[in-house]
Amino acid sequence: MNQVLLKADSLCKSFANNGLQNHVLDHIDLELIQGDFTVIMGSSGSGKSTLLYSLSGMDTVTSGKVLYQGIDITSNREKELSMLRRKEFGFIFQQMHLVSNLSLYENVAVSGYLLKQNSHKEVNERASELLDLVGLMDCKKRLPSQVSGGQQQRACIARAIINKPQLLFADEPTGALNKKSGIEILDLLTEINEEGQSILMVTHDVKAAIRANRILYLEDGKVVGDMKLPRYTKDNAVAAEKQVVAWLSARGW
Ligand SMILES: Nc1ncnc2c1ncn2[C@@H]1O[C@H](COP(=O)(O)OP(=O)(O)OP(=O)(O)O)[C@@H](O)[C@H]1O
Repeated sequence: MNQVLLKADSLCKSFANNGLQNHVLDHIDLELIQGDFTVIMGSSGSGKSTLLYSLSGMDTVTSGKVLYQGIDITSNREKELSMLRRKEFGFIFQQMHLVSNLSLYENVAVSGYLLKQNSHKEVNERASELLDLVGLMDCKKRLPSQVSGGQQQRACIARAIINKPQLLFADEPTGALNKKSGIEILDLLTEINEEGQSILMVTHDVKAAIRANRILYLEDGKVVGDMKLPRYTKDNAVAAEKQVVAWLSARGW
């Protein structure tokens, strides 16, 4: 049975702008299913990143609720939210925010040490396992400035999943990468999703969107489209891309 991991209930988010309210998210109702790779698309300014940050507790909401595994997290205090983000959620951004004077290995392991329930031995083993998974074992001792953007982003993915998050939030994770590195990152995300990692990703890129099995389309802060896709394979990629482009065009994309 499909298990709901995260639910938005009449979610609204406004920003004050020169004394006026900019209503960015407008009564969004949404359920994210465990194991899904869900993508959020929509035109620039439609509220995609705001939705991602509101759902993940990185940003406060104006009204409505976000329920994580049935528990209202919008009423959590900052300390509880911070623990939830550290333990249950992982994050990847377009800008990678690795600590510049720590090696790739240390960048990955530090997130593990922050969760007090992890022993150092467990963290060290998992960091090595993950660096192997993302293909960085050979350069694990290098600083972020000594590797490519794609390698930095792979380290970010390892860092984001070191605490085995239930849900991985990704905001344009391939946006700053060249084509080859972007494909490597998408392959990696596809692989970890196949292994059960739930993912919610914002993207403008159709080639990234077809890695998902569900696409939500946002317009003026409302979800106006919700499309299911077959699980990605190299063989169905071209057909999926055509299907998604047609679906997006019908929504004025
Ligand atoms: N911190 C903020 N303060 C004020 N307004 C904001 C803030 N964050 C976002 N906004 C406004 O909210 C609207 C939606 O922004 P958001 O970044 O969520 O859109 P988006 O769909 O992700 O856009 P893009 O595709 O260009 O990244 C925009 O009008 C933006 O200016």
